[in-house]
Amino acid sequence: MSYKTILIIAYEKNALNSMVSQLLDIGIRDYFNIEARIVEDIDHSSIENDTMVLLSSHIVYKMVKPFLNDDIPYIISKRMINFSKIRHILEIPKGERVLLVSNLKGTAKETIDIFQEIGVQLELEPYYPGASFSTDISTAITPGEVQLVPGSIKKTIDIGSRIIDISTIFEIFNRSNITSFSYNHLSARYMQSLLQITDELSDEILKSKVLQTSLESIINNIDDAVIVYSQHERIRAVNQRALNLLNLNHITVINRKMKEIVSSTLVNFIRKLEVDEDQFFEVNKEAFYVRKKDLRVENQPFGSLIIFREIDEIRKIEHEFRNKSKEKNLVAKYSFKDIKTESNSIHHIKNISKKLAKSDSTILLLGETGTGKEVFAQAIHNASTRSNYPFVGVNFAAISETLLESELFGYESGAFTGAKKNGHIGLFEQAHKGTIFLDEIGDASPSIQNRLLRVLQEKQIMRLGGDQVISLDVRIIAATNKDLNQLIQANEFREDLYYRLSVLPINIPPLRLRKNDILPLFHNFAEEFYSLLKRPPFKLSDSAKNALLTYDWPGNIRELRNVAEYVAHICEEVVYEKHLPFSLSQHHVLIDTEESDSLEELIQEFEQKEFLHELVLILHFLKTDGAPSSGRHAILNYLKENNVDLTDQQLRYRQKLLNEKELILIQRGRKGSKITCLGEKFLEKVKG
Ligand SMILES: Nc1ncnc2c1ncn2[C@@H]1O[C@H](COP(=O)(O)OP(=O)(O)OP(=O)(O)O)[C@@H](O)[C@H]1O
Repeated sequence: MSYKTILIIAYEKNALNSMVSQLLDIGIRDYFNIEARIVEDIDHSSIENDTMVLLSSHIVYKMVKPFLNDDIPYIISKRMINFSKIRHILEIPKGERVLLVSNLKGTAKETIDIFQEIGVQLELEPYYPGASFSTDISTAITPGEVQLVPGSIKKTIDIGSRIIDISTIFEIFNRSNITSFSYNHLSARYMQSLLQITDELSDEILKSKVLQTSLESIINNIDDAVIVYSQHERIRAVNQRALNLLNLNHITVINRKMKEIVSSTLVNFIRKLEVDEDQFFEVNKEAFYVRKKDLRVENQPFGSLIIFREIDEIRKIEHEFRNKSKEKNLVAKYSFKDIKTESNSIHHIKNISKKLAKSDSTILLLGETGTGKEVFAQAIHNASTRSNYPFVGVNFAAISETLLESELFGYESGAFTGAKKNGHIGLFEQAHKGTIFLDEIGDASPSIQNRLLRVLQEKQIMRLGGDQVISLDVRIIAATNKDLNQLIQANEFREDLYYRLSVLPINIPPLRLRKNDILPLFHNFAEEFYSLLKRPPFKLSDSAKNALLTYDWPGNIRELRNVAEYVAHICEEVVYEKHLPFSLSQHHVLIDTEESDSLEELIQEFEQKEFLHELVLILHFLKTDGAPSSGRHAILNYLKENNVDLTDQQLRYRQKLLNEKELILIQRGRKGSKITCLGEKFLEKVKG
């Protein structure tokens, strides 16, 4: 069952606000609407059907039970003490009598129980409004209820409202059958906060059952094998997967030094591993991508988190990706005759390209998005002596860094358990005797740039995990809409690689600089759609022609084609300016019937590209805080706040993707982008 709304109920406002902000913090609004009420405001009418109720405690449950119909699902939140203030409690001399102040008798007692469980050695006396207390007590501890502390108390330690336990968060998502939520990400957040505590607590308390179990339950919820160690490589936590993988016994591992319990090869490998860079490592003949993350506590280095991710998992994604790319990318469908133009500049470029097609040198195509770089690349391939061999396209901004290297260069048979008998052929090998099209080359990471440079210099590749050199017979065409010179200045692109690539540079001008092409291309595309839709041709009014000619065309020919398709759908005989969808917001009314299926397909496609979470965040922002429109800077900031770190160009690519799928509209200049109706529907669909 999936629920649209979560109604949070607490006894009073402080606790309610703290629960709400905690849930908002972990991004729950991407999945549910959030409503919040205090007990006093609850009656039968306040709980709607598709709502799940989250109660702050058992006591609150008892209070609102009469208003909960049998069919309303509810979860009683487990809540932990907020450990970040525990240091102040540890400073109180052992055995001192202290008042524990809370709003209800039950919550005061619950909190005392938790303190006792974690081994706090104080004599705690519950206090709540109306209760009596020993007048010789001078210190009070309260979970966020300072106003209730009796006046005679000299020192009050406010440990803040209690926090929702991670198991409750898991329960919310499990009950709603939501699988897209990133538990790893959530667990990492909880883990960071717990580690902070472990640093503050004495060893004795660190060993306490509650804390250790919490830390372990968190890392056991991560799908990959995880080891957490502090400085001097002392192991602080290991999840079950890591224990199995490294053949270790839990009891003998905690607090031991890494080098005492894992192989020296692994220790050396981990020491050399750069933070956030995936590297292959084999354990018991199984291959893993290993990643290191730095952990900091109060801005001081604490230690590291090591994550082992099974290659098989990655390979699954890769496999699907490869199948798709086979369907799409191995043949070049465009020839020079498909490049329609009335403009001198493109005629000129076509003539040069035809000549260059005959040579085998590397070509670099430059131009804005949608200007036809890929169309040219395919036409060049088809006009070359390689036309009977594969044309393999690879988009550097569309494949995750993790997949890209093995995707390009392949890996060796037997390199990993379960690897195919003949290994995996990389795209360079697939393009043998043909052409490889390296699209969005400006997005290549430094390590991929290094490898590409070597390939270009030596005309040879080596598969990952292999030692055999494979000679290449492949023509390389690269393309980018970035200013590579600028990237070189900023040290983001290797100058030597640039010179290798730009042996024969071709600059394709944007549509707004070749206005002669606008109307002929528009008619061409329109004709394509007449026959597709089996509809009679339409006429363009003068106002429409003028509007087409004066529009800026930020999406260039791709956008022009979209406009022709749109008009072919909506206009009967004459197209007037008002029919042109330069604001695409009306566009989607028409395609409702197939819409749901195609949205589902989109979700899958994005999931496969490992982009779904990022794209949903972008759309969510454009719909809420970023409405009515936002520039890249604001979007990047928002993503950063949500722990998604993208470069400007990576964001551009994602925006382009969303724009192509018509989920957002990218406006020229400083207007930024805005979400379309279809984008809003997509968001709703993702949230189920
Ligand atoms: N001269 C042309 N004649 C006909 N159609 C064209 C022409 N140029 C581009 N197109 C159309 O425009 C679309 C976009 O072109 P293409 O994918 O080659 O652009 P691109 O410059 O590679 O874009 P990006 O940088 O976004 O990858 C193509 O699908 C094709 O339909």
